[in-house]
Amino acid sequence: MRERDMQPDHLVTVADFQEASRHAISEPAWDYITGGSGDEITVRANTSVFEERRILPRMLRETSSIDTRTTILGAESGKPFAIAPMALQRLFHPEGEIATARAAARNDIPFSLATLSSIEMAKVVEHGGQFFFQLYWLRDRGLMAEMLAGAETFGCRAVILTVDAPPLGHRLRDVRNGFRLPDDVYPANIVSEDDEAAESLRDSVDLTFDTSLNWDDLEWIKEHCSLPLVIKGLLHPDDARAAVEHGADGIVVSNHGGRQLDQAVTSLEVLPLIREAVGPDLELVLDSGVRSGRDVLLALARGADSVFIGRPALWGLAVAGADGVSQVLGILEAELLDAMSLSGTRTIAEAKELAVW
Ligand SMILES: Cc1cc2nc3c(=O)[nH]c(=O)nc-3n(C[C@H](O)[C@H](O)[C@H](O)COP(=O)(O)O)c2cc1C
Ligand SMILES: O=C(O)C(=O)c1ccccc1
Repeated sequence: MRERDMQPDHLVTVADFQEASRHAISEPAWDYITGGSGDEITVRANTSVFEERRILPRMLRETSSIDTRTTILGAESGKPFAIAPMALQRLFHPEGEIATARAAARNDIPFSLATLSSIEMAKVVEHGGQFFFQLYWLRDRGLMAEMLAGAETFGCRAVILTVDAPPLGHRLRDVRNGFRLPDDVYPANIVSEDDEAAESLRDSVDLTFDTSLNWDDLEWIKEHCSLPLVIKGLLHPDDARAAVEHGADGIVVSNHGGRQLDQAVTSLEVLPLIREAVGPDLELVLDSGVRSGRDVLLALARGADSVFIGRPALWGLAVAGADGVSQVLGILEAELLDAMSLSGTRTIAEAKELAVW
């Protein structure tokens, strides 16, 4: 890469940030963000499926003012996107989750705090705006109840239960790199500083997580927490129907960014089937593969109410902390506004009516 390209002013797409972040953090850390499971077939499909879609634009619609305001899982948002839950962000920048939360607030969008945050919930939420809490089903029910109570106390808008992990997918880049957590990065909501660091991510996940999760467990969460409950990681329309039957308030249609089952279908492909299964009213968030404002528009047009931004935020974080995340979010917003005005869509409601091929 030429020297000039590393200047923040020259980073004008998410792809630019992806490339620049390579030089900002260690190769194993970059591979951990960027890679996926198995042969990364789903990782590649997640982005190519967006590239293969085409927008059918409308004209003469007076697009001099565009309004992207909406609500996402009970949170007010200036744009139809929010930050996805992502673990252990101090791996990529010393300010970790605090930087991401700050950037989200600055850009008027919600962020998701992960169970495996590398900074305690209390310390992160004071820097951010509206937030969701992502829950992994843990062996330690007491700890889960504590975290849910904390989320309520801190004004969290929704609990997002991730159901497509554990067990963790086999991420071969991490295996080849012998990827280990450095001593000073650990899940701060779960372990304290002096706990023995677990050997590898997979080992620590196996020790902490409870893989017996099933539909009946949703009741336990509802008993321990009054917040809306959102299920993240569904792809099958029948699972989406079951989620509604078990009282879910929303679904994140996701293949975990191709980090879990390799060769799983993409979120964008199944989205219309899921919308059909749950009807027009249940809130659907899509993630996995959103890399531009046009992708956001495509997801809305195919049945999503909003999307989660995953890896792009972490590439921004790696490049320049909160400013980097903020720049990435700014790029997505500018691209979305551009795509909306050029396709004759003035509001999120109109974006959902747009035709795509
Ligand atoms: C480094 C990293 C860590 C993640 N950690 C979590 C997590 O702790 N909980 C969770 O539900 N999803 C986690 N995810 C998945 C994201 O929430 C999201 O589903 C995924 O990144 C979407 O794919 P994309 O980033 O390619 O768009 C993680 C993703 C990445 C890249
Ligand atoms: O890496 C991930 O995608 C993820 O969800 C996770 C799960 C356990 C530990 C760290 C990250």
